[in-house]
Amino acid sequence: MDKANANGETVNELVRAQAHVWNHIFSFINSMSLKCAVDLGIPDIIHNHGNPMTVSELVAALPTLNPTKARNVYRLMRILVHSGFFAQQKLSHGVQEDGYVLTDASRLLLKDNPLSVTPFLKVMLNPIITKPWDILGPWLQNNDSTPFDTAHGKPLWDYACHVPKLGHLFNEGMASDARLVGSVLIDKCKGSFEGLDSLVDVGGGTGTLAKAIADAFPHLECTVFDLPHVVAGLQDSGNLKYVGGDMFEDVPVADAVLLKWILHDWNDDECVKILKRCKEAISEQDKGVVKKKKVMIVDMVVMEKKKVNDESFNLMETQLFFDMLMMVLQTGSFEEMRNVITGREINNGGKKDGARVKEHVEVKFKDPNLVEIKSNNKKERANKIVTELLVQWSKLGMKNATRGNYSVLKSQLRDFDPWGQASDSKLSDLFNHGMARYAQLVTSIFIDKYQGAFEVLNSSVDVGGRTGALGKAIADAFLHLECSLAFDLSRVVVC
Ligand SMILES: C[S@@+](CC[C@H](N)C(=O)[O-])C[C@H]1O[C@@H](n2cnc3c(N)ncnc32)[C@H](O)[C@@H]1O
Repeated sequence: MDKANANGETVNELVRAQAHVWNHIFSFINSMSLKCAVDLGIPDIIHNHGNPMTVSELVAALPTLNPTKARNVYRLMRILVHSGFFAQQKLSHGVQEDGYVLTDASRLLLKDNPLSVTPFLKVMLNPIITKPWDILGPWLQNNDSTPFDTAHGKPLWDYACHVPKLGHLFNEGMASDARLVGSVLIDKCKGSFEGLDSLVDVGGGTGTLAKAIADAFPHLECTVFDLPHVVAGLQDSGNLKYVGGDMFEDVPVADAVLLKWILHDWNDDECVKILKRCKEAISEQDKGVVKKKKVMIVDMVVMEKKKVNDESFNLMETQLFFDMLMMVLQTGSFEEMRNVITGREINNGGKKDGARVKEHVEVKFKDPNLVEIKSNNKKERANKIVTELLVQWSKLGMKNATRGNYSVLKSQLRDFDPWGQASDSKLSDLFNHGMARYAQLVTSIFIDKYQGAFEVLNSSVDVGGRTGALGKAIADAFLHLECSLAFDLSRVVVC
């Protein structure tokens, strides 16, 4: 049995705890390795190969690869096999070597897959979007409305308007999700479109979802409504048209308003204002004809905390990731969004969300209908928590809604090269400190397990021992040993 240390932890527990911490420290390696594979087109290369593809075949198929880097392709593929993006299969002709094949997850990254999530990956892992994650802590202590504001000096949608590259990436990313949701929505919620003559997709981006609905229901007049720069130049066709505007000011009149991935972006007051405009849009009288009007909300919600099995744990993680994403990019949250709909009150760090919404909104739902769409089809499940909240509106009165003010502050971020340690003394200190903490942990295990190995030695040197934490612990434990505490680069040992 393992001996416990002073805190009562056994070596196994310590190592497991350390691996847990490390795996979280290095989670970004999963994202960045995946991005690299997508940037190099690896999923498509393997797909086009048709058979399990050996690493040398893969290397040969990467035309821009520097030959001196070829052996690193295996390392990249090894982690992506581990994370479930590729699998290895025996080659059919009886050769020992395995070949790479796609998995369900990497099939969703193929360029020509109509449900490809590659555009979403490209925008979410773009440095413009990842930069604000680095300043969560400072943002929690300042007055900025979002970390995105702090990093880039303006809210996301304003920034996307001024930086067309981001706007384009964002629209593509949203469109890829809209394709996936559209296929589910049209299939599972056909009945929701019955009895309608017109529909407006508010914040509908470049119209992917509305187009799918317009094609599936040719009798329906569909309008894509988004900011003017988003719909600029997009051509109306058949029963689909584009209108530019501001949903805080006015929403085009229709029998139904669709809000997909909109409300979670905005805080309570902002949601109230959007919903008020939606209410006005569906309240227009139809010359005496009584029609069922509705607002359809497609969004993700954070469910109650449950860890029943691995799948529910993964779902929960996806929900929490998206919730954090909203915190970083936007002013809203999935909980607030849910509260706007249900009027539920929760105490969110001292702020009663539901109560604040109720103050402004009187919402009565004739038939509030929360439909969770689950499917055994893995492709559909990739969008694990598509939830449709289909709401029949009977009465909605709102007052006093004000749009939140954005404080626009300059980015205080300083870019630095993480490997430029020699010239950056702050980073160098951090690095040495991290290594020393690691050395303390290893030391306790090392000295305990390998005592015998040191007893027969007279001297030792810890090569690359940085600031000497491990060497010092060894010297303390084995007094007979002449220890050179650490042999390292002079700029390191000088500390
Ligand atoms: C998260 S995206 C969702 C896009 C689309 N509904 C989908 O799910 O694929 C939010 C959309 O809201 C649009 N938007 C932001 N502010 C808006 C405003 N004031 N009026 C109209 N649309 C707006 C953005 O341009 C963007 O297309």
